[in-house]
Amino acid sequence: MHYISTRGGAPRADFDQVLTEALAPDGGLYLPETWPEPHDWSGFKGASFVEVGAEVLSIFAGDDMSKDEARALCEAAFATFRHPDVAPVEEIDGEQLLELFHGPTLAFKDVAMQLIARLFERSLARSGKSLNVIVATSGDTGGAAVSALAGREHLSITALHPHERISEVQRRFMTTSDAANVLNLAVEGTFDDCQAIVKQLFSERSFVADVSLGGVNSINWARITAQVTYYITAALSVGSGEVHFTVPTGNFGDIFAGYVAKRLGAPVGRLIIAVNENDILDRALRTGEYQKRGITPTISPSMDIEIASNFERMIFEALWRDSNRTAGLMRDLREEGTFVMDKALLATLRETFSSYRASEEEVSETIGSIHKASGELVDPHTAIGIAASRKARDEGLSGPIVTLATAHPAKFPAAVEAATGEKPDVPFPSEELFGREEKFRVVANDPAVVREAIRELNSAR
Ligand SMILES: Cc1ncc(COP(=O)(O)O)c(C=O)c1O
Ligand SMILES: N[C@@H](CCOP(=O)(O)O)C(=O)O
Repeated sequence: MHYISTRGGAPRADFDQVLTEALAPDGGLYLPETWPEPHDWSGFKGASFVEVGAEVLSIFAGDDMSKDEARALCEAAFATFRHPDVAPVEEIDGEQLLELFHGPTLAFKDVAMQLIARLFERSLARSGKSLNVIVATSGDTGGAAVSALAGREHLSITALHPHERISEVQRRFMTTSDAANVLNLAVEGTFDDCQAIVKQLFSERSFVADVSLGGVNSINWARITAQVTYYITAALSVGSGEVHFTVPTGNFGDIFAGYVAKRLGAPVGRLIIAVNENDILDRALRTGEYQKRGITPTISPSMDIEIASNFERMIFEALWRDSNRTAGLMRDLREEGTFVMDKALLATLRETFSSYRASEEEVSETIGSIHKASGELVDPHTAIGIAASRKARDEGLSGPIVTLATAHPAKFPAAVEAATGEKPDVPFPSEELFGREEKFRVVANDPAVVREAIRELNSAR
């Protein structure tokens, strides 16, 4: 299997390169050069998460990895989850929720990050190289990455989070690690600023080579690969025909994994983008104009994002893989803060995607009404998904809809308690998180500061 960049200016790469490089050298995102033939997944009904995960991984790793090796990696990765099914579908108040929060840091990011850590180990053991991983986080990716990579050999991890814009629980998953290979920087800016620093550093090719820079945001194709698995297991467990999925969306990585599952032949129906008041994707899908307006902090901070990196992958696909046009739209976004999609592009996107926005009041009301009806607590991101699924049904969408429950309510205790009067607890002894000292440095929104910090970390190892 070979990979190409959405911007058409990078050499073909294999899975291992894509894993360790993260972003293509031309600034684009990697995608398979050709899509695999659709699979018949019906034989996987009732199969374990590990079996499906191993099948997906071996499709995208290609000849470079045997099925047995893929299975062993998935077994080790998903053994870290507290639920035997890894990502079960549960019905709550009439909604089918795909629970993706049973991993070590209570968010869907653990699914991919636990696997990526093991893929990195395999790759670095074979190459004898080391990797300085950088990650931008609006709260959850960082904790999952620190938990998966802390203390591993030949690796360091620098996590950038937007200062005072994430929940305390989210922050503590990153900052309470005492591993020497972990560095936490609280950037005075938004998640988009953190992500822009990551992309800036990847564009500095001599720095990338000097420190062997790697990335674990969903710009890394391996993240998408791992996330495809739960769409397939959920679709097979819920229905005998197509299943629609509602995805609380920020960086567009998770919903793009749903699109990939569909391309692989899984019975995935419509993909519903659910957003908070930072509704750039909803506006884009309704008007054709992807226009930045600035971030408003919300009670679903992980989705406070305006530059949805993976939308580039979807644009590239919907433009029939025209890399010049894709690169042109991304240039418009960078230079003008906006890009315009023509009618054909928009129509292609709308064939698969719908979108709904939830206001802050709707998010709280949804958390409250679910609790009142079922006694269960859901986190604000999941609530945005539930609100969207309900709107889609009200507008006539028929057939089963699965909503991705992307985080555990205990990650957002203040918002959940305000909506229900009940404070959610973490599903492990709370001292593990609250009894430990935090380590992080507040830094200016400046790539040079982060570059220096990574150089220091690199030379201290
Ligand atoms: C809890 C939660 N829900 C939803 C999202 C949005 O996912 P994506 O960025 O893949 O669109 C995120 C962040 O990625 C998240 O942490
Ligand atoms: N919501 C994410 C933002 C980063 O997204 P990613 O999927 O590209 O890593 C977070 O919680 O950090």
